[in-house]
Amino acid sequence: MQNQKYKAAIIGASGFTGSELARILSQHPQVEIKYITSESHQGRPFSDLHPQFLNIIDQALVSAEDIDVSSLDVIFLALPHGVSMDFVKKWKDSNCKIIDLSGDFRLASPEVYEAWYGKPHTYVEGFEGAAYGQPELFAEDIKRSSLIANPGCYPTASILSLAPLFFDNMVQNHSVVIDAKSGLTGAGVKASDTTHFSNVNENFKAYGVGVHRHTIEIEEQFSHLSDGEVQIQFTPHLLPIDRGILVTSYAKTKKLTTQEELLSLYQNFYADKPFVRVKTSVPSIKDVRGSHFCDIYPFWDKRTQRVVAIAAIDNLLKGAASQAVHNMNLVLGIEETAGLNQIPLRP
Ligand SMILES: NC(=O)C1=CN([C@@H]2O[C@H](COP(=O)(O)OP(=O)(O)OC[C@H]3O[C@@H](n4cnc5c(N)ncnc54)[C@H](OP(=O)(O)O)[C@@H]3O)[C@@H](O)[C@H]2O)C=CC1
Ligand SMILES: CC(=O)N[C@@H](CCC(=O)OP(=O)(O)O)C(=O)O
Repeated sequence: MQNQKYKAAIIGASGFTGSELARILSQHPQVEIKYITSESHQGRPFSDLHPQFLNIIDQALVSAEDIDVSSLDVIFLALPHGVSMDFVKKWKDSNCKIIDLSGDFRLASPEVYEAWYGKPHTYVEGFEGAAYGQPELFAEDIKRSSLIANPGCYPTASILSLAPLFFDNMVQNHSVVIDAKSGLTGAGVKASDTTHFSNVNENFKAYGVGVHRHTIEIEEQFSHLSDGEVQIQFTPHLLPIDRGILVTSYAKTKKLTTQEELLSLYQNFYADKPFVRVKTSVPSIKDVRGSHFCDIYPFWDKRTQRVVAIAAIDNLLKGAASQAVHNMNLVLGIEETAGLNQIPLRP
């Protein structure tokens, strides 16, 4: 029903992805934002906390404890991992679709979660029936699920950069290296030593080498796509910019011979995916900033016999908030592209 307005709540709206969700949902033709929550700022107008919303969203932030979930169709959890799981448990029997932006339900099992997140999971039953919310790859699972685990930002760009190769079983195992760079908003709204201006400004560094939790998330999805055990080398880096992710993925392939063959493989794979743009030149972060696009350039290096796939996304949007809205469109049966037509902000 095109005129129906679905009622939504954004939980954790004082943070970065919560405010981006509000920006997108406030312009979505089929959504009414019923509640916006914050525990530390309850009672304050949303636009007081996020001044860009002045005269657009002035409604007061409320505590998540005070919302009436029976009046809602969809709940977005823009909360830290380890916190989301308690809300999923609490609202599991509501009729709402829950879209969780955290990593709490993205992995295959509570045991894998504990191994990579370093703490036990407190709602293990939630894993059953949770869909991994990568709309380009798992739309049918997403449509059937009541709990959607929105992918991480690095995994979104990394998975999309090599999915066509894994889907066709063309990658030589253990050959994949993913070098990823993210803007600072990926670290969330809370200030820390890592995000201190003088530690970031005019600086560039790697972190989480060999141990970042997105390694397993990417490995699981590649294994799922190719029906085999995939191991990757994943290294994230912190860029001195607000938003955006650029990944460069390297893979040895089994049977590729030309650039044309590689390009048509990617073009065919993403032919009916409106938000993945396969390019014939390198993408940059400003080509996608502020939008739901993922731009990918697949390059076949004949000399080294490697594929180099470069992908760019906006971490707060395709890597989080707009991806969550894309998942909402799928699960509520709304036109897939509704509310997601933002043109990238350049310059
Ligand atoms: N930033 C990004 O680029 C991406 C983030 N994600 C994931 O999305 C989720 C939200 O991310 P983001 O918006 O960046 O996070 P932020 O840190 O910016 O915001 C999270 C919000 O959660 C609320 N909150 C509720 N309970 C707690 C708690 N116990 N500890 C800390 N905060 C709490 C806080 O609001 P209040 O206290 O007001 O209630 C806070 O503002 C996270 O799980 C993140 O990993 C995923 C992909 C990309
Ligand atoms: C720059 C930066 O710090 N990025 C975050 C990832 C953000 C994200 O997508 O993380 P989740 O899996 O927690 O949702 C990090 O490396 O921890």
